Amino acid sequence: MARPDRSDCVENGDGAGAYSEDGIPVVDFDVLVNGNSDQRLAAILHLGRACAEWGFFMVINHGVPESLQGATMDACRELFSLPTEEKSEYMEAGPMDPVRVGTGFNSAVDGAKYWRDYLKMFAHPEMHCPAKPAILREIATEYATRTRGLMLELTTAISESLGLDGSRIAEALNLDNCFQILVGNYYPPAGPDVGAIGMPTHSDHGLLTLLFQNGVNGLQVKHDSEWLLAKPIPGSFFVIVGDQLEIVSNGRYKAVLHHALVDGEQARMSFVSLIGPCLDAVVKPIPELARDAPQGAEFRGVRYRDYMEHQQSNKLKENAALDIVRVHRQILTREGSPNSSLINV
Ligand SMILES: O=C(O)CCC(=O)C(=O)O
Ligand SMILES: [Fe+2]
Repeated sequence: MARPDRSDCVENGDGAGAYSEDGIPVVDFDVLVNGNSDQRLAAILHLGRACAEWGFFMVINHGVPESLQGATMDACRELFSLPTEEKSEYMEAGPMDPVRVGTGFNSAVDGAKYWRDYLKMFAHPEMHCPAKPAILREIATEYATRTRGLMLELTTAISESLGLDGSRIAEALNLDNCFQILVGNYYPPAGPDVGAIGMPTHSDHGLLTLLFQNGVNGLQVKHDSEWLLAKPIPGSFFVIVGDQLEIVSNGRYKAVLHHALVDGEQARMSFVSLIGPCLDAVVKPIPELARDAPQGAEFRGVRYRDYMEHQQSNKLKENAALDIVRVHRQILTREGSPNSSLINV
């Protein structure tokens, strides 16, 4: 298990939780699951604040072996180095195809070239994987199982942090049949192309995203209107609040905007494991949360499959997909929104 040195974290004086030296909240998963009731309560409050104020945190002592993280990254690197003809059958794939290999975000609609190669594999309810490299299936399956378990545990704690029963979000979104996708990102060195963007600003379409990288920084998150370079504690995961958590929490937790920069000299890699609701679940604010909010429900209901397809088929633009399902008077005047097929449930 990754056990970071405690000196990597700064303990807040009032015992309210730990932060990295850059001020990013750090959640100790071991305390969340195995702590006594006082420790758990403090960890849940810290987690809730991290989701509300940042939409982003690091998780330490998470139980996913560092060797498995390394093996996953290595298998992914092998895939990217295969000759194009070995990957070509996945390169024609569309956003809802279970295995996709490509360049940019969605090269068909990007209009701009981003410095990124990617591999996307649907991992749950069914594992899909390219045939080569042969080692990939076993490693990706193990990685998907371990990280799914971790994110489902985090979801229980997040549910409690909203004052709900631990199982409330899982029931509302049918997380027994949750959707999961694994994404490997490879960003070649940009050389003199200073300021090149690897992946444009966006929020993630799912519920929670877990991310780690190959030791080359580049992930930036927007916090208090500023872009902050996220520097990980060794062995930790970054956790990113996604659009579905913003919807289900009725906006109490925010889907954080983030993007990836490329390095001038070194290749950067990141590996993402994302869970979302069951693809057929209609996602809407939990009624108890909407009832207690001054303005009522902040979002309309939307089927996750439709939401994801829309977000993945269009140019990545901040959190434009979330704005379509947001109940805001001015949205009705925004070009294109009233007719969107997303506002249908
Ligand atoms: O490479 C990164 O750090 C960001 C990747 C990302 O945001 C994504 O795959 O959704
Ligand atoms: Fe992302």
